[in-house]
Amino acid sequence: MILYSTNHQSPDVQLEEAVFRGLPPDNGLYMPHVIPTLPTSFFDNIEKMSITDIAFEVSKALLGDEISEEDLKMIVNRAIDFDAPVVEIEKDTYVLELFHGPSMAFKDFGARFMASLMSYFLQKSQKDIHILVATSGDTGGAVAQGFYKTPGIKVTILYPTGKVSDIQEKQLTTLGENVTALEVDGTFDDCQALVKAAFLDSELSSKFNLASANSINISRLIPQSFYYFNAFAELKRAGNTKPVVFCVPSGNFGNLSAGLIAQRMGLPVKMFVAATNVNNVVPEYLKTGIYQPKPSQETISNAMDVGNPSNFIRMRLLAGDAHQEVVTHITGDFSDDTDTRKAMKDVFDRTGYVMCPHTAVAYLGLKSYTDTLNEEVAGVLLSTAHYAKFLDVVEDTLGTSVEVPERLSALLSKEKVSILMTKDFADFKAYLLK
Ligand SMILES: N[C@@H](CCOP(=O)(O)O)C(=O)O
Repeated sequence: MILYSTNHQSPDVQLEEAVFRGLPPDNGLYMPHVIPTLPTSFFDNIEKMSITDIAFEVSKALLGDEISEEDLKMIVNRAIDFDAPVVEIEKDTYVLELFHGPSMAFKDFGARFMASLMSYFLQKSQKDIHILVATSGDTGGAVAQGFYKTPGIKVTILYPTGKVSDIQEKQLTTLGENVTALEVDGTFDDCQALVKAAFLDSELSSKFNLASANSINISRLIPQSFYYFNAFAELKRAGNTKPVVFCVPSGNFGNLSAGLIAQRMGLPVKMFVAATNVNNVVPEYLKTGIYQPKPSQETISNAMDVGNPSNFIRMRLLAGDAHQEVVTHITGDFSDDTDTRKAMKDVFDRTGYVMCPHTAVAYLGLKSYTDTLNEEVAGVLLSTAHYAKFLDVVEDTLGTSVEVPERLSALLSKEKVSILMTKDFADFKAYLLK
């Protein structure tokens, strides 16, 4: 796999270098030169494959021969050891549940694959790595779990103070060992800007082997494509022959970019719906052709409170670059908190299905698109996190108490340990150097 920088001012690299660098020196993003199309036989037999088999075939096609088949199998098997079931909640409306991994969010796919891949490369190089990651809620917990106690890897998580849910915060701040949480007095965008500035700082990069675990890192995106194929396989097993629409609740747009990679590899997708909360710079771009990042606003779907999504450029390139081409692959929708709560309550009252606020944003996005169609489709909305991670909002909205998995409730009694940090890069840099 040879990767180029989207800013075209840095040399091409192989996967290993892209994984450890995270960002190219010209501050672009790494993109594969070639995204191969999978053979027809793969799609003809997909319903017979488990998610781990699918993950292996997809990553083998994407990564080429940089890693042997035997090693790749080991990397995939170690990372993708949980399922992503599809649940029909209404006729032709399916929820792709991506929260059955250790941190109960879709980020487990990316974080675990990346951890497995990095450990494999590190065995050969014997170097120590310091991972910096910014989170608006879910990435941090998955990365903390994925890299916990991994030899040679230290993890620093930056999160915006007061802007993640209680359970999310406990996931970041209670593990200890090689995982440190920095509570930043600012927004997620501030956290992300600090991390990016650290990668571009020559003093820091000469002292440490810094790496990113955000979706700017290409190794986070590759595994996020697996579950689109798996959802297609599940629909095929259920006898679906209708065109498939995916609605993706979006913040940094890594998840949607991964879906576009799957489409480029041959997955038949009629349309992607990019659903956001009021942090709607991408739906606005899809409507007007103008991309205008804005400071993020706080919402009940906090993991999507992103005002300047990192993967915008990747999403655009993968969808054809020119605006008129992009909108043939992606349509946008956004919802405010009031409508999000109404959807959570309405779906619960009619079907008994409990959705987290992000899933409800996706539900609304899916309906806003499918209601305009004159044909029947199978609508798949991605449920990116377990509802219990947003317990207060969910119980308050539904007016009833809900079941909390042991794995999450056990966190609440644990003691939070974090370090307060300003959003000033000089303070962050001084902390890292110390
Ligand atoms: N929504 C994310 C924000 C970071 O996104 P990433 O996909 O780039 O890691 C979160 O939950 O932290």
